Amino acid sequence: MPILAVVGTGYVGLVTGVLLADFGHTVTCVDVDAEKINKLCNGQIPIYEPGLEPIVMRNLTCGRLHFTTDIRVAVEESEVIFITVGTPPKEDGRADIQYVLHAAREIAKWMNGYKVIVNKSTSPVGTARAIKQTIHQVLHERGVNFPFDVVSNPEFLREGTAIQDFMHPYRIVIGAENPHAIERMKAVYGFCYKNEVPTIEANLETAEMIKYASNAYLAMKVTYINEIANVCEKMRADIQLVAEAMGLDQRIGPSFLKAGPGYGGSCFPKDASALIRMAEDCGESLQLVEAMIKSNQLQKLRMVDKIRDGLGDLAGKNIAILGITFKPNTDDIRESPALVILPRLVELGAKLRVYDPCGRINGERAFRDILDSIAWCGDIYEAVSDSDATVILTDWDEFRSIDFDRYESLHAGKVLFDLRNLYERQPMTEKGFLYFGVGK
Ligand SMILES: NC(=O)C1=CN([C@@H]2O[C@H](COP(=O)(O)OP(=O)(O)OC[C@H]3O[C@@H](n4cnc5c(N)ncnc54)[C@H](O)[C@@H]3O)[C@@H](O)[C@H]2O)C=CC1
Ligand SMILES: O=C(O)[C@H]1O[C@H](OP(=O)(O)OP(=O)(O)OC[C@H]2O[C@@H](n3ccc(=O)[nH]c3=O)[C@H](O)[C@@H]2O)[C@H](O)[C@@H](O)[C@@H]1O
Repeated sequence: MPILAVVGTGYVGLVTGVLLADFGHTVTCVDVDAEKINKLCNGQIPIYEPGLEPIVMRNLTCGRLHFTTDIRVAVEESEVIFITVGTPPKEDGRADIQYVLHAAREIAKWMNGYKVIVNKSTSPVGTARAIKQTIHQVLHERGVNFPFDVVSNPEFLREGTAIQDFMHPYRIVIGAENPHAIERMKAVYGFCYKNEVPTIEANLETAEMIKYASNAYLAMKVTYINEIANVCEKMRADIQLVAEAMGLDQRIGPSFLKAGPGYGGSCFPKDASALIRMAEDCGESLQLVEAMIKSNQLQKLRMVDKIRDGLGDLAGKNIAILGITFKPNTDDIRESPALVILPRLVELGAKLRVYDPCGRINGERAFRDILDSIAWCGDIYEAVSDSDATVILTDWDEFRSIDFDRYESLHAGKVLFDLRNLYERQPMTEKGFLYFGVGK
């Protein structure tokens, strides 16, 4: 059984390292962030991911999982080394692979024998070859000639459901040049999934492209249903029934057809832009993806129009905002629709009473320019007290069962902008609410 190292203990690195350990592997997770590693050594989890903490604790305790800033020991002791560092967008939309190449250099510095270097970071086509070249160069500088293979093994987990996604992936993608590397990867994953998960073996470039093509397609599905929702709204059609009926067609499938305020998160937006640049770099254009990005931006602004049209002049109005994270079960607000919608509401004169079960710390940082217009609240009912209207922005479970008797007793305005379609119009209207959903 190969010993594993994971370089970059962020979201993907931590989940990968912890769950591979839980499957029975011996894993060392490395990060340059000493504070993060210190916390992890003491069982403190730096990300919000439901269910992860007990798994970290039990694997730390049984000694299969280690956290360190010392990449040298991790590399020397491991045969398979995952790279899971960030690939943030550059100003021009391209993915910045400097952290990936830096990690590759660090690995090469301490290589002491055959290694499989597995890139799990979402990286443009060509990155695996750049990693290979970087490692060759460092080994050459060191005057050594250890054999190694580079593998591209993109990750498809989602924040908030990362454990389930990692435990039960739809597929595993292994891009490699050498059958021996594929065998080593199968030894890693076969041990976990007993070969029950479809595995795609491909060349390096294909594996890298699969990740971008998948993310952009999912983002496109969301954008498509949002556009159809906007038309439904004007025509007394109901997007939820439209989506349900579409989804029953197995060629379409039911997932990623929930209309809402636009997709967000740390990956869909950056990966779509990177894909466009990648296409440009080889003389192609991705017009669907370009239109999708534009449409998604408009969708967020459309939500502001919806609120203004429904509530009239926003100057001096108190608006309760339920949810600022880009999706439930995460504290992540990167590229969240809230980042566009809240500042615009404030610009139009509104005062906001904001509640999010996990997003406040990140929110305080992201909304520092409008903090004077935000009152942070500890629960739904504090947020809606004395408000003129309520906006549901994130589909956290607790927003599905608001106690409307209590709501009324708090002098909360009976105008509901349900931007995740958690409620039905008719019962809300019967309760005396002016109800606005998305696409119905
Ligand atoms: N967040 C997600 O849900 C998913 C992310 N991805 C992709 O995975 C990659 C990583 O994403 P996240 O985990 O969200 O990033 P992140 O930003 O949470 O974590 C990256 C970590 O790498 C560390 N790091 C940077 N350079 C290093 C080095 N030379 N040595 C050791 N550690 C180093 C940083 O300190 C940080 O802790 C990205 O390419 C992302 O697109 C893929 C699937 C899901
Ligand atoms: O590369 C990545 O990082 C990951 O990106 C997404 O995962 P994630 O960003 O965690 O979240 P999703 O659940 O995909 O949601 C993305 C956005 O789309 C929105 N969405 C999703 C589904 C839907 O039906 N409607 C909808 O508006 C969500 O609210 C959210 O803002 C992909 O789903 C993962 O497979 C991929 O690994």
